[in-house]
Amino acid sequence: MGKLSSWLSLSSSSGATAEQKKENRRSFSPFSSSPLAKPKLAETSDDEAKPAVPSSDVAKEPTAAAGQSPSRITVLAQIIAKETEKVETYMRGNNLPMPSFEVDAPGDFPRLPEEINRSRQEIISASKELGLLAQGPRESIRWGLWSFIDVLALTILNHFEIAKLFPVDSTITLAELQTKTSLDAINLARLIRVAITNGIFREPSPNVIAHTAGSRLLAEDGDLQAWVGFNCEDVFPAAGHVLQSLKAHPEATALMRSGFCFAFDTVDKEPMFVTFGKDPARARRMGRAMVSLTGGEGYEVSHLSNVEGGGYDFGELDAKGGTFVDVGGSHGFVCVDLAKKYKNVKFVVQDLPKTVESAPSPICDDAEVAERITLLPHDFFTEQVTKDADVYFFRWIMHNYSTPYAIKILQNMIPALKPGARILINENCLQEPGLENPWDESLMRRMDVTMLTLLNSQERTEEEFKSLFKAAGDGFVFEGVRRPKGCRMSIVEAVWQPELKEVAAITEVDESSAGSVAAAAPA
Ligand SMILES: C[S@@+](CC[C@H](N)C(=O)[O-])C[C@H]1O[C@@H](n2cnc3c(N)ncnc32)[C@H](O)[C@@H]1O
Repeated sequence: MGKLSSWLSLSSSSGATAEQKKENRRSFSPFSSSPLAKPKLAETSDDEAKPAVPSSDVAKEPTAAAGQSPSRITVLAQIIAKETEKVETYMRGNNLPMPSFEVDAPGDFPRLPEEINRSRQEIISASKELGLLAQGPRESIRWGLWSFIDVLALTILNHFEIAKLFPVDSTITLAELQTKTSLDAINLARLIRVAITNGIFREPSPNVIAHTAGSRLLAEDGDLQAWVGFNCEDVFPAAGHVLQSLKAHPEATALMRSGFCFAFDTVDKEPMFVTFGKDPARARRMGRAMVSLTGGEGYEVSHLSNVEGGGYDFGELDAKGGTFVDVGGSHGFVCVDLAKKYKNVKFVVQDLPKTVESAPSPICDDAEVAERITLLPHDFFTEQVTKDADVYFFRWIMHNYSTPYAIKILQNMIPALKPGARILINENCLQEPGLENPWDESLMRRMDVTMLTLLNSQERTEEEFKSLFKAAGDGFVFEGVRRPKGCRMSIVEAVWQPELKEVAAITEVDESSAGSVAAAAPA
């Protein structure tokens, strides 16, 4: 990371004026987008039956109060009952274990057919809405925000590895558990009892603790433990400093002025990735946290090339024995996955020197696959070193950077690009509010704010991706966005066609906003 080019150390106050910077943010903001889609959570009064979930027709059922339409809470309860029955029928019919808190319950739902998975989504969304309505607005605000206390309990329990201190199939008294940790008796008990309210551990009799499926995972799943550690010990303190960072630097574009930098005393000194680079244990934890995320529902690598499911077709690349470069590709797990499927493609995985050094060698057990994958140290804030490749792939990279940085990354590609070279960006692509199912919407919106917290960066809409390419150079022709079925991540595609200066596909971009972005981007 020492090679990070000098402009990375530019503070947000260098170059552009404060007004330009604000404009730069705004030009990529939802404020410039089309009218909002209707949100799915009810905005109407209680007795207007407005379905949260499109496919349900239960609202038509009569209610106890004859002649009146059912209230929203009744509609939601009916949705939950109806969709739960569908899920249960499917699970029982296929001899699948029913969801449970029992210690031996599966950690994940099995893969479900699309229709049954939709039912499951409806249960999740309707239960949340019903819970909020049943609490009422004042109570739900008053106590809903105390979810940070849940995070605090998990932070301490996970850090001290309490779940690992007794076998998953046994119980332990609080007194004995306390002898195995440096936490004192009162703090151990009070934190465990908060976790119990969230299904993590249980207390089958007074002062006796047993595992649940959730606490078992905290004992056995190292990647999940890393996910919890990264979020609780890195993201959570950073979140607590976003207010401070936004008060000092409202434009929120500088990598070194994020909540993370305020939390860890690195303002104007170094960005988060450099901080992690100096602390191998913390970097490893983040790496494993990303493995946990990637293995999670809707983020699986297999979606990328699942052509039948709407993924990308690399058949042509394979047919011509082309080259695929995974920029910021970590230890190359995406390339390993693709190389198993596409036998003629050559792969280059680029990352910072320390990441490349720590990659497994060979990269995988299959010698034929490993032979076609080259790991290369490269800093994407410098000019691209692998020239004339066919595909340059960025997975979870652009969302780490605010607009001026993201433009610079794309511009660094230009000297290496041959006509027809493709840029693929694989990450979230935000839709208009209310178009995702509420669970995915909530995950993506929270991921967006997490990016603000850590790196003053953001998730983007299709228009915002399009504008990025437009601002990076006229030769980028935006090809669109695809989203494989069942996947939360999208595939954003542009092709390098330097001879086409005036391209219809990019003329819709708001010229004034693109111009202001270009002006604010580092030279
Ligand atoms: C969020 S991770 C994404 C990793 C991988 N693409 C994936 O999908 O899991 C960001 C990656 O970018 C790498 N990175 C950060 N700054 C970089 C830079 N300036 N040049 C190259 N790689 C960088 C990190 O080391 C890390 O592997």
